[in-house]
Amino acid sequence: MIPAASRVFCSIDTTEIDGARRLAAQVNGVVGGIKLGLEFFSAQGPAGIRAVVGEDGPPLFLDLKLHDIPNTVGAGVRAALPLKPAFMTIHSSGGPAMIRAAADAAASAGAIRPKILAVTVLTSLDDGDLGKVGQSVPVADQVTRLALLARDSGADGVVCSPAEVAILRAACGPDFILMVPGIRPVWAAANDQKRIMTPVQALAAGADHLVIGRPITASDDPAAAARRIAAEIAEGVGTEGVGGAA
Ligand SMILES: O=C(O)c1cc(=O)[nH]c(=O)n1[C@@H]1O[C@H](COP(=O)(O)O)[C@@H](O)[C@H]1O
Repeated sequence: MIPAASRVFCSIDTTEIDGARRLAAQVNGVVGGIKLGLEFFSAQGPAGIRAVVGEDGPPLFLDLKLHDIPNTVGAGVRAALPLKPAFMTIHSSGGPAMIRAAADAAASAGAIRPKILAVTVLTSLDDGDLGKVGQSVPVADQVTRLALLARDSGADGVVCSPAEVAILRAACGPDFILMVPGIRPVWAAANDQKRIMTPVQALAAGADHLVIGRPITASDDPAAAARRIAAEIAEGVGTEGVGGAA
């Protein structure tokens, strides 16, 4: 079991080192870790990540969403290992050999290996958007196909929207990690997210971890917003939370 509030990874999407450090300090101890991704990494690189996380900082979810030929993705994961991320992302649609290359590269770090999460269908896409990229299937079917592919190719889990959590929990088993963005407390704006749920709804459906960005980081008081979410989770699902994957 994972304590409920520590199931939240706060997504810090900024190009600024000082802003990222400030946000990380504000939410540290309230959430379970922080997510730094393309925006921050493109601007600040590995040195910037180290500056925010430090040696004893919060657990790091390094969200680079790698998608390339297997050799390049494996090398990309290996190059990130010195940052000791707890989680890294690749795109499941890169195919079985690419996913396996990422998993093998992660395994080379031994006990401190990052868990590899495969992005299924982005939470900003709906059925209409999928049709435009030539995938004329319901989102949930495509997400399930990509999740099973990821599991069978060595990934530790997937990134999926809250709408697919219950389906994937049933299809992929209790130990497959479900990292879930598209989370919006009732008091927060949806922004560009299309397939959304509240933190409590997503955890009750079977999510292991929640990715929450703007409802915390765009708030006037990020620490208070993070505490409010933690309190809602404690109230809604209890302090021990639900689910089981690490
Ligand atoms: O891989 C992700 O984390 C991700 C996948 C996805 O399908 N949708 C999605 O929103 N994300 C990330 O989750 C975060 C969500 O941020 P907010 O919409 O501000 O809560 C962003 O950093 C996105 O990059």
